Amino acid sequence: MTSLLRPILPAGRRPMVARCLMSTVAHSPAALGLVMPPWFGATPAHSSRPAVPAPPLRPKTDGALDSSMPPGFTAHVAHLDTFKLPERVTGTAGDRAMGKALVGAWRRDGIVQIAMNDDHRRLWENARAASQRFFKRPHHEKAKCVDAQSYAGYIASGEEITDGIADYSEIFTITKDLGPTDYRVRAKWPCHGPCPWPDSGMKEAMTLYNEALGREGERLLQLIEMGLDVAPGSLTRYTRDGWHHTRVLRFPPRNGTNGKGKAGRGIGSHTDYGLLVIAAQDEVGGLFVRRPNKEEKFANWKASAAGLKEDANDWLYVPPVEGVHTVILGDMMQYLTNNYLTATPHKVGLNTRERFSYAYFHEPSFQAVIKPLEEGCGGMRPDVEKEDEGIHYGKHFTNMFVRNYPDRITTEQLMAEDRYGMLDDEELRTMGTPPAAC
Ligand SMILES: O=C(O)CCC(=O)C(=O)O
Ligand SMILES: [Fe+2]
Repeated sequence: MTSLLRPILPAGRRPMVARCLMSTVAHSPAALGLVMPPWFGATPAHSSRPAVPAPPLRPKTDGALDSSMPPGFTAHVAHLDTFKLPERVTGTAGDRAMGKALVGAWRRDGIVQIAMNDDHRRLWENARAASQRFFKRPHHEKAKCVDAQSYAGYIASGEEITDGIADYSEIFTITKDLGPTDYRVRAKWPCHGPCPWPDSGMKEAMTLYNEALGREGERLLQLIEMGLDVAPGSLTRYTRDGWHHTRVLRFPPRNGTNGKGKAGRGIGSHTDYGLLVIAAQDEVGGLFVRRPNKEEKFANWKASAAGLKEDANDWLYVPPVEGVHTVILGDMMQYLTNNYLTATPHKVGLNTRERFSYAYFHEPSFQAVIKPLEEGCGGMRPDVEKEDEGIHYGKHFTNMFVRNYPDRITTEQLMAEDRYGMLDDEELRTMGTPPAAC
């Protein structure tokens, strides 16, 4: 850590770390797999929700870390924990310590960084190049990449609506790529259909990267189970045939309106729907998150959390860091853990240059009916009423996409053919077994 950056570190962290480091060798940053760049000030947190003061507010300046912040925003600048995940999670003391540290970091910051391995770096570079090639195509070619049954494919700038306002991001969405003979496609299950790839190069690059991220997602869930002190499988039971999907994004340069709740923004404040969002961003910058805060209550599966604190000045800016994924949490993680881990509100500002990012969503099965984890697991105390009927993930996903793309052909056909009601069919809710006791 350089002295230049010392003043913007949260004051509450250092004593806590000193305790951690003294307690056992297994808790040292190296044993936890924490990767510390030279400028890096963050450290593992093991306590329950720590009272960590936010770093000072900083407007965009020409300084070091925050120089990439989009103009027109004032925010805290994040200094995040970076974890190096084990190749396999087997339940060692190191795995357990890392699980606890991850959970602590999410409860403090709402976001963590994971060091990419060599494969991830190569796959991300390929995916990024494929995405740049795709977005450079003429509009009429991109616009052909839509499908009437799935939400996969192209979303033009201005087509996505968050909290009633158009986002300026341009997106290619990848959902489970199911051919016309798949029984779910033949039966016209909502959201099930092919991915309308523009070419085989894009298909290959994205599929390989997503498969690697899928393996990372599973390892993260296993570590979180340990961090929460719940039985193995309490989370991963839901991801069998998970409805993992991806948003490949391009943000145009800002157009002068600076995008805070007005036409011209990147993506408005929202939470994502499932368990984990594993993302990569290029060097331009634009992502802001909100740290967990007991004063801010939301439950996106009940009432839309979109637009939450959109114009507040106390967001945490996440500067691009080379060679890492960021991981934030989704609605289902919040529901499962009774708010112990909350979904991370986030938004994207437009910058002075175009920006590319890649958000992989590690999700439950479409058919999964999620039930909150047992009370008392890992010392959790639910502060929401238990909803005995659980949440049907497929219905939650469909609701989100219908809300975000009201005019898309997929939404029009779903409604015209009256297929929304299928989401209540028993066949589409076949994973509704209760979670294991702790
Ligand atoms: O571009 C990013 O960093 C985040 C994108 C995002 O929030 C989303 O696709 O839901
Ligand atoms: Fe998001």
